[in-house]
Amino acid sequence: MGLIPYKNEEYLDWSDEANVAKMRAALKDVGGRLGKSHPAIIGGKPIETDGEIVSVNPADPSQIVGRTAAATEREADMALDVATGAFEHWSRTTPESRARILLRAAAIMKRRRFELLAWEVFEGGKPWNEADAQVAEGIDFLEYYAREMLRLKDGVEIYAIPGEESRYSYQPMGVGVIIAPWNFPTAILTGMSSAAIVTGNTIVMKPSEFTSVIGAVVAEIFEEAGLPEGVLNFLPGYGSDIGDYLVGDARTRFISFTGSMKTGLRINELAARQIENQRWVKRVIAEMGGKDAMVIDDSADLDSAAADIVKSAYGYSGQKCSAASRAILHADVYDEVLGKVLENARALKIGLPAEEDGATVNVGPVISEPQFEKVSGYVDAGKQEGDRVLGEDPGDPKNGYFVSPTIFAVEPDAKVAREEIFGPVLSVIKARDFDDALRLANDSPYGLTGGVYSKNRDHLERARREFKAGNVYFNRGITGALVGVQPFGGFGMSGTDSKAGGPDYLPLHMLARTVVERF
Ligand SMILES: NC(=O)c1ccc[n+]([C@@H]2O[C@H](COP(=O)([O-])OP(=O)(O)OC[C@H]3O[C@@H](n4cnc5c(N)ncnc54)[C@H](O)[C@@H]3O)[C@@H](O)[C@H]2O)c1
Ligand SMILES: N[C@@H](CCC=O)C(=O)O
Repeated sequence: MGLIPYKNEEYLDWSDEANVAKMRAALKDVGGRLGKSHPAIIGGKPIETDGEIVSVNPADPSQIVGRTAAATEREADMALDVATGAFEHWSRTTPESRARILLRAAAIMKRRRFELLAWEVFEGGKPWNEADAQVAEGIDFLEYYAREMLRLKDGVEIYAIPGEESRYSYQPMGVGVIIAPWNFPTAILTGMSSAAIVTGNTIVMKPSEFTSVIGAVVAEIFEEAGLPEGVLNFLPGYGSDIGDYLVGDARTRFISFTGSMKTGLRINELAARQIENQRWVKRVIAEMGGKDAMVIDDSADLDSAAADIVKSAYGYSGQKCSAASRAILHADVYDEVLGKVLENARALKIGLPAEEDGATVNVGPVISEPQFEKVSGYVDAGKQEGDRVLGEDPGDPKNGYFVSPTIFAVEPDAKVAREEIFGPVLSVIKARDFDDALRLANDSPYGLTGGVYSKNRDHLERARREFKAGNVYFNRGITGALVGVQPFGGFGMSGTDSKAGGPDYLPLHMLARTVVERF
């Protein structure tokens, strides 16, 4: 297949008035379509359920973004059945034809880009630049995995012994259950689903209950791209209602999960249990949480370090698994860096992303009332544990789930410095020296992202070897991994290190087969 080389989708330039005008038009258009109902789609057919999920705008919870079906075990059973049937033909389609569907889906996403951004703003509460980066990432996943499948379609080279031919190739696995989080509702859902589909599997796609409307839009795009009925079965529902059923069922061949450590570990445990009629060891791909640290040593460019700490800590209100939630500062530069961090953080504009001037908003709401309560609880805990140097008590959630950027100066063993908060809360910790800083950074069960700001070559080389994280960044921010450029996934309790957007990702969705013939 002749294709141009892979290249990341460029981000939109919000200083360009034409883009701002298109975004305002998209917000108006999507704003006029809020409140609609979206059924589950199983085998290409709309399926209504008894219950429903009501999705609201986190910046204005009185505004209903949409309603979706809330699947029960009955619909989960239907979806697994249909996916099992569809696997028979889909697994026999050519890799080229499957790749073409991803390329078409990417083209549709490009054409519908501003509309997708508007859904992200309404349902996810995302500032425009965050929404844009995320939709661009969704497009990248489609373009990248299409090419990756073409790279792997004939297998990979291995050695042979004289007189024999050895072949090592990949084949589809079966029915995959895709379970996604709400924080990257277009990118991660698209990425996990497209990887499973392009490798010849059929899927039951369960979006987060907080972003099910975006899930419906993603499902619609795959349908529009020509994916045959039954290959992708869209099953919105609560994890507590259908999660265990989908994971535990004997028809499920693999589970691709992104979300919290708690849910990921439960899935891993349940998937490992053998039940009647089960004919395989289920494979679990699980990407989970983080408590990511940025270390700043005494040789660093302190202005850049402070700016990148703030960007990494407060982008999408800190609701990224990659977010900087710990800044570990060398004692000699502690006061100066903290001062600069405060200056940058105070300049952030908190606001309503769906407004006309949304392009200028840096920090929007957190996603939901439960998340608001959780983050507020950590703010209370932080006040007991340390010194709150920035931030106010959260207001009334009825007015939107807003939590202002918050900084605690704390000891490393404080709860706020150890547990994943997933909100705009940064813990600042003083380290004696670089050794101490690296030790503190590694002192976490998680190991997702991490960063070091330094001009000291020895420090950078040491961190290159010893920083215990799947994605380590030097002298830059620690969020926003680019597909194909910064494959993403964590160590430790951050997951199975699947490295989404990297060369090892697609094989996780296939069975590798060795065939040898003696002549
Ligand atoms: N490592 C990564 O790449 C990555 C990326 C994004 C988010 N995350 C993590 O995700 C978390 C935030 O997302 P969240 O709040 O949606 O996580 P979550 O674990 O609460 O939910 C994730 C998904 O799991 C489903 N679920 C809930 N209970 C289930 C069960 N028993 N069985 C099966 N599925 C179940 C939910 O409905 C949802 O679709 C954070 O911890 C964040 O760090 C990690
Ligand atoms: N891959 C994203 C994070 C995804 C999780 O929230 C990043 O690199 O910032």
